[in-house]
Amino acid sequence: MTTSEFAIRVQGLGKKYTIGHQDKSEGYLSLRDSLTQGTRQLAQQAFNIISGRQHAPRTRNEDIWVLDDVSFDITPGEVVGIIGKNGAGKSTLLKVLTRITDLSRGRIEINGRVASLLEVGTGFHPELTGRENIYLNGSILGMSRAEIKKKFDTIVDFAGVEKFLDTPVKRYSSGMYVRLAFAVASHLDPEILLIDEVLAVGDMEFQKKCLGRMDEVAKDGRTVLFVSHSLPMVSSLCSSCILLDSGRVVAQGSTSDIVLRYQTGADVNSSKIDFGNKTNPPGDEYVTLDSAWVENSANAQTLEFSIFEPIRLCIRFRVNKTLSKSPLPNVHVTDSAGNYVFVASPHNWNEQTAIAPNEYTACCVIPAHLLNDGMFSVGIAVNHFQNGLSTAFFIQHALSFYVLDRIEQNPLRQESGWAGRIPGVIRPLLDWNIVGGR
Ligand SMILES: Nc1ncnc2c1ncn2[C@@H]1O[C@H](COP(=O)(O)OP(=O)(O)OP(=O)(O)O)[C@@H](O)[C@H]1O
Repeated sequence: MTTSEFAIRVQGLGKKYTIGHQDKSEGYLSLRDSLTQGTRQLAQQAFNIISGRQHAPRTRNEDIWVLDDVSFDITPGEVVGIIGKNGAGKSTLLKVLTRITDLSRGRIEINGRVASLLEVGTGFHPELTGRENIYLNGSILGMSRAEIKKKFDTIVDFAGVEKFLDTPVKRYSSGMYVRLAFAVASHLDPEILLIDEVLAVGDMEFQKKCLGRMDEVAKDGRTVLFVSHSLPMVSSLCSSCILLDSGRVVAQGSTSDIVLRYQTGADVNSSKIDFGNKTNPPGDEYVTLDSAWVENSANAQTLEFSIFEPIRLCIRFRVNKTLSKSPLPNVHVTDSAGNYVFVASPHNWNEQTAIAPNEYTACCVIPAHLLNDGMFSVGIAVNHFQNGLSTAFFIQHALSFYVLDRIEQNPLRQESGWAGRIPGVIRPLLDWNIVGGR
């Protein structure tokens, strides 16, 4: 990639903390920390940090690599989620990208003006009023006074702090503070927006508003990096994800693949999920999942289907102990907006047949000309009846596929000259009977 082809390039990034030596960044408290803890706890934490007690149980002068050989490229306009367990290094990565914390090794290149929402005390000056802080932030981002003025009312409106505009922000409640911080970071035309979990704080309405605003920022072609533990938020907002574990990038790719891998530990690409070599596959003592996939009528795994093609969904599962009745595989198909399109299980299923331990593969076919074009996701499950009705496993959004309406393959659409999308979740071929003169 040439310089202008990426917004952020990180190469071999390492961040080392030497426990026992105060890092200069330790004086900062994250906005999330400050919001999720009471004032007393916060004061205690600040005291611990200042007095060096925060990591007291660790050996003095022990080196800990909290980010290790992290490399990735982010293209302009990408909205990327950073996910991973507690302590994986997500917040540290954002701090290093914003230079709040120094890196110990590697290279970072950033093309574009960055606004971030990470830290109390960065960007906002506590003694200045809300109004003054909006102008200060705008000028830090390189905007003229006139440009900031144009955005001013929208920011104040979004944050809902009209009455407190001339109050120093140190007097703001944490809710007001975060509302103003988010409004400023997301409205002052940053080219790159870095956001750490703050949206998890605050009421549902504010979260929804923030998500909406982040979506607008993304649609505007800005680059967004979003650290979060909320997988639904990441799924609804981010097109791709980076999964961190113990300071290393363990996977990077489409959000659905990475979120699923994080949740299940499986090797995933969207058209196949495979637990064949895993020690703890989903399931119970009777039935466990081996793999599941989407294939075409030539038995080739694929993500893309023409509207004219049937789609085969397959689940391979292992029966570990004899079952007195046959287990019941089922698929749950949802569209890209999350609407259930259908749930299907075998209608010719005979529950009375005993099933011996073995591997079984259940496939069903979605006929051609049923689904409209679009992206669909498939949940997979197997139920059995050993102790009443039990679900051995159910993995929502395990697989996905696209149905494409290729106009060049559709003579009717070519003739009609209509190239736009035909609305609807399904597009069945119905039998028509047209009679005249009735
Ligand atoms: N100033 C510091 N000194 C020493 N260790 C630190 C410091 N800041 C963070 N760490 C350690 O670095 C590791 C990564 O922390 P970080 O906050 O980046 O993780 P995270 O993925 O954001 O976690 P969480 O989801 O819990 O916020 C943790 O083990 C943490 O204890």
